[in-house]
Amino acid sequence: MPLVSMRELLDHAAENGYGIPAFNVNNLEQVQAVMAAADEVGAPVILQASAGARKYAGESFIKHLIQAAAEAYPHIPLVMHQDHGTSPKVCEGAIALGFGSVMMDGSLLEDGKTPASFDYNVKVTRQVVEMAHKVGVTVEGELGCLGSLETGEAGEEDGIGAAGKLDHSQMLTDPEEAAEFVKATQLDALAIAIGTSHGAYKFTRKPTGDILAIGRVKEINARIPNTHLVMHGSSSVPQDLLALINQYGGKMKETYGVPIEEIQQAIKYGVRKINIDTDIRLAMTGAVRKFHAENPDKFDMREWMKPAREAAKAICKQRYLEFGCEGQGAKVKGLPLSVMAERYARGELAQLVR
Ligand SMILES: O=C(CO)COP(=O)(O)O
Ligand SMILES: O=C[C@H](O)COP(=O)(O)O
Ligand SMILES: [Zn+2]
Ligand SMILES: [Zn+2]
Repeated sequence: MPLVSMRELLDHAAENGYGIPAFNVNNLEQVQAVMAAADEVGAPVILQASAGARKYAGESFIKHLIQAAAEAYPHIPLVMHQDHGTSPKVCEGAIALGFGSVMMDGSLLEDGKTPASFDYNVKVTRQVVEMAHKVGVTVEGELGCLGSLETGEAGEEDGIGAAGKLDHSQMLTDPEEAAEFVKATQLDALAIAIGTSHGAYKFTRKPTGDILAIGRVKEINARIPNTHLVMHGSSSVPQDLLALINQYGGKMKETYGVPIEEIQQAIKYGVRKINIDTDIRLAMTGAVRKFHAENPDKFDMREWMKPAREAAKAICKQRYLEFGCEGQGAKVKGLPLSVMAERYARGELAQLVR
């Protein structure tokens, strides 16, 4: 199957009440891990590449790694999504490269750090929607800034995120604004801010409603019922992976991620795409540390990458099962983007705003 539309996948998830983890990938082993996991459980796949990934691997490598995944697993509906585009130009470049889905993150200015105004966000997102829908490409936007409701720190730990302190209103997406935003932009998917943040250090304790506002999802969904909601910063940061890393010489501080039960609740309230990068990083790091500690004489990269790939696969498989993806891949038609372009043009995919 050629690369498919993210809108089609998310529509299917909404109709059938499940959520799809979107995994960040940077290299061959991560792509292989996600695909092998999806294949074992029959899940549809969203592989996403950040600007950081495109820089790390090189654009042609990222593109061809993902295309190789489509070729190796022709029966799996696969989306190639650009994560956190910081300008319409970046999104245009990704579309030219063959991405079937792009995120225009207009919650921040082009530096990826400074919180932007609502009007700026509408302007750049609208611009990307116009360019993308013409060719059947899906658009994700973001309203509200990811950040810790505990500390007010926006946390640009991995290079994407506001710098410095934010107030609570900037870190919680307002349902009224979300409705206005969707009406003005007609985007397909909306990333919302509810207290999650990128990276491993999200919460200093297991989060409760005051620092992780899952209830917001329901309120937002009530206003924009067919816009797919996206949770960024949604790694669960498993305690056993932290313990494994530290057992083998790591020095990770105490930290908590987004509990799986909270994500499952959010899926009931309309979240369809759940972004996960950190959990794969933790799984691979733990496996590599353990391997090297136990095999100090080994130096063949294939030997230590193998357990890392296995560990990544295990966590991906677990998330597919937890979010309800099992067996759903085969039910997705996998429409060509040209057909999606016609559907957008006919107004079939217009967003409802209440
Ligand atoms: O949101 C993400 C990528 O856009 C990744 O989030 P994590 O850092 O929680 O894995
Ligand atoms: O957007 C956040 C992802 O975790 C990507 O991180 P990155 O910019 O380090 O590739
Ligand atoms: Zn953002
Ligand atoms: Zn993100």
